[in-house]
Amino acid sequence: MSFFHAGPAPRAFGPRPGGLRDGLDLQPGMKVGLFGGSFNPAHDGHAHVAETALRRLGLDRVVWLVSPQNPLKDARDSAPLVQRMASARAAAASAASGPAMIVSDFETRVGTQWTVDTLRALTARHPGVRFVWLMGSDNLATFHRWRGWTDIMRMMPMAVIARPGSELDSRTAPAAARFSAARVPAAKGRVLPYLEAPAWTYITAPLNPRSSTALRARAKAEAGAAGRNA
Ligand SMILES: Nc1ncnc2c1ncn2[C@@H]1O[C@H](COP(=O)(O)OP(=O)(O)OP(=O)(O)O)[C@@H](O)[C@H]1O
Ligand SMILES: O=C(O)c1ccc[n+]([C@@H]2O[C@H](COP(=O)([O-])O)[C@@H](O)[C@H]2O)c1
Repeated sequence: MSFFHAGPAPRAFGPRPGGLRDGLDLQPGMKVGLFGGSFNPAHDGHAHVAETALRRLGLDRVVWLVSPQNPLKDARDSAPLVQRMASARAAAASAASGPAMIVSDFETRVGTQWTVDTLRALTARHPGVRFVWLMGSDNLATFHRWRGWTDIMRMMPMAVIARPGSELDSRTAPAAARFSAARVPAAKGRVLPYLEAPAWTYITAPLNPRSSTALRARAKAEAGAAGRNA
């Protein structure tokens, strides 16, 4: 089984008979955050993003979409999917709302790599689910380079969670400028899942400084030191 509920199913929605074979038990009317990432490895910054979005947007679930490979990143730096799935499961389980977190290899199952294709597949398979795309503010800076990014903006609402070092992007990023009229205040986050796209918000606080790059660098340095001391 390659999907994971970090705990017992949350209340409000029961099991649906004859669910689709994508490992996601989502039901019409649910408000669901889609949190794509490399998770190479996952860390408490990811749990912070998922938890913040869940609470501030009033979501029922957050699906952690473990990417087969970010098309804009070097594949040589990526740990195998199975390792990144395990890491995402541990981080999702550590979130205060662990039972509402789902870790999924949906993109590997359906064979999508570009987010626009993934979101098309998800919305087609789950009619009536109110999806919101979630990402950190560093990704807002480069969002205009993503394939079909304006289609993504028009497909579902989006919430951007501030990340240290890229907070200013909420004002200067080309995507933010292009869709400035569709921005809603973070204080109205709970209505975001009900809004017709394009609609997006920027959630500024609190901040979490963790990054996978820093964790990989630390692991490499520790392995080097262990090797020298052996
Ligand atoms: N500390 C954080 N605060 C806010 N958003 C974050 C944080 N860490 C990761 N994110 C967001 O989580 C998503 C997945 O990130 P990813 O798995 O690439 O982790 P990362 O730490 O950014 O990795 P890397 O350092 O390898 O680029 C992205 O949308 C990213 O912006
Ligand atoms: O589709 C694209 O053009 C695209 C370009 C860069 C990143 N993404 C997606 O953005 C999400 C975050 O990626 P990452 O590597 O920053 O964790 C993940 O789901 C990627 O597949 C998507």
